[in-house]
Amino acid sequence: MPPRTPSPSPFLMPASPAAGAKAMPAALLAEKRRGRLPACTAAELRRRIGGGEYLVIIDGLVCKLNAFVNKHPGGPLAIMHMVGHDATDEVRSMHPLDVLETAVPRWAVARFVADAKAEGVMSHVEDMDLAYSAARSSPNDGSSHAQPPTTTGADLDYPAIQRDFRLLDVQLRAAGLYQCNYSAYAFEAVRYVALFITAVGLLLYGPVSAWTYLAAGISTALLWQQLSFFAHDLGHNELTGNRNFDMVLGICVADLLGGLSVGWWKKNHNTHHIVTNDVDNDPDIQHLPFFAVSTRFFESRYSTYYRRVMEFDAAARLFVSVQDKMYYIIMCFARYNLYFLSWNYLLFSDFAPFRTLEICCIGIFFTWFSWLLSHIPSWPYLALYVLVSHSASAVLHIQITLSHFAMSTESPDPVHECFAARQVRTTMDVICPRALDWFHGGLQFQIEHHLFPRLPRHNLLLVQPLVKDLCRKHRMEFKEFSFVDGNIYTLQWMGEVASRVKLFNARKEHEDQAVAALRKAIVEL
Ligand code: HEM
Repeated sequence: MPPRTPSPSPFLMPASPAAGAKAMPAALLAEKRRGRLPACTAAELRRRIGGGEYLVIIDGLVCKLNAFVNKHPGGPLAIMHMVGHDATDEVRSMHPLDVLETAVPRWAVARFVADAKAEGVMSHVEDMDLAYSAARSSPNDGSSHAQPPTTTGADLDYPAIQRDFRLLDVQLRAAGLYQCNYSAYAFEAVRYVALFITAVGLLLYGPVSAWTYLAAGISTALLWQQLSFFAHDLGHNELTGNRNFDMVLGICVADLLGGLSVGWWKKNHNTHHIVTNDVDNDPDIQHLPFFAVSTRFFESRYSTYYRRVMEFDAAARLFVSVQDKMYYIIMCFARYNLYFLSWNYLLFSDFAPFRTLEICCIGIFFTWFSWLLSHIPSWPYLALYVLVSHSASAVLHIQITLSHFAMSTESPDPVHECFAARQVRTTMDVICPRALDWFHGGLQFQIEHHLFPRLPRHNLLLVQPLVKDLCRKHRMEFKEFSFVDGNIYTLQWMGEVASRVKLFNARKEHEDQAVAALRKAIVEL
């Protein structure tokens, strides 16, 4: 069969006459460059990657990113995960269109031509010994590792899913759904201000009673929860599409008003979007010693994000064996850990683009928050307020983890599985009455958000039926639960993993005894 050049992706096609008029010159430029570039087959790609080149396929172009990886505004890790992969959809999901049309072609060194063997292949390096990308999407190897139940089979038509998903994205752009609905944010702003005034008003002017500090604590937790949703939108540049503007606003919201680093969160969260629910690579499911959402964590695996082995040691075995019982209690303390992670990132991370501004803003947060606390007249009331405001923040952490903890962590076909299928497999939605949309802050449309991360939050509701159609058409299970059922489902899954610790312990004890016996026998000899 002759080599096949992939057809231009629909991203380069004009979505509407008006959009086309703007997009065409860049698209034509890219096409022209594409024609001039030498061809690169899958075998050649692997050979060059083996020789140390960071090659990523984006929209049919082979981009060599060795000189760019450390200057990449999204950080080096995002690129490293994609070496040897067709990253067209990941890149589309994370960048404004002009990056795809103008910046990406600048790094192209070849045109990718797939032979019959490499047709429909997403990862060309699964069996290569690379630090990052090869580890991506742990395969479901049919071993004894437990997986949450799913009705999605392994025989999906990934190229067809990819085609329809890309078409859907073009339609959403044409329909103007990537435009932010600013009036929706006006309502959000009223809520933030009301919660702020309630919390501060109660602390400064409320009667001195336990009820006052309880109410102030709950208002503060609600304020932080709502601001986190806003910071999440800003982190994805959903507000203006301008990364620097949205980032600085995000710092004012998260760092100045919440004391947490939005830069830390973005680094963590962007990685999570690229390698969702991957045991070795996704920091959002790497919570040892407290939680393990897959029995694969029992193997003390290496985290490419934290750059250390996640030891499944005695403490981990103890916590994980009761993780379903401890889930809510541990969540009550999660916010303290986020302060630590923020400072750890700001002081030690090699990739912290707004380090100085963030340190100043978090410093200001701790100053004004301490000033506020100084108005609480006694230690017991102060402890009550701090405890309630931080423990009630558990709701946010539960909302965040609910979307992924009980979802698949192993791909049925890591070589061919496309971006859209992976996001649907690893993510779930939460069903809620429309009147409670504000309470879930967009997290209830998590599947839609993972498919289209830059799509403004208030438009996700409109996209949900289209995504459901896509899933129905391609027999992908669209998982959605009410908040209560989602909690039950997650706890059941965590309980299932917890129950496996006993088996693990028994096997380990047996192995330890066998090793001890062998040692003794050797000594006696
Ligand atoms: C030729 C290749 C690439 C180029 C030229 C490029 C360029 C850029 C640029 C210009 C930005 C800033 C975008 C903005 O202003 O909003 C950015 C951000 C980003 N890129 Fe890339 N990129 C490339 C490859 C990749 C790859 C392979 C990934 C992995 C999926 C990736 C993930 C990201 C992420 C996560 C961000 C951060 C987005 C944000 O701040 O919200 N990029 N990239």
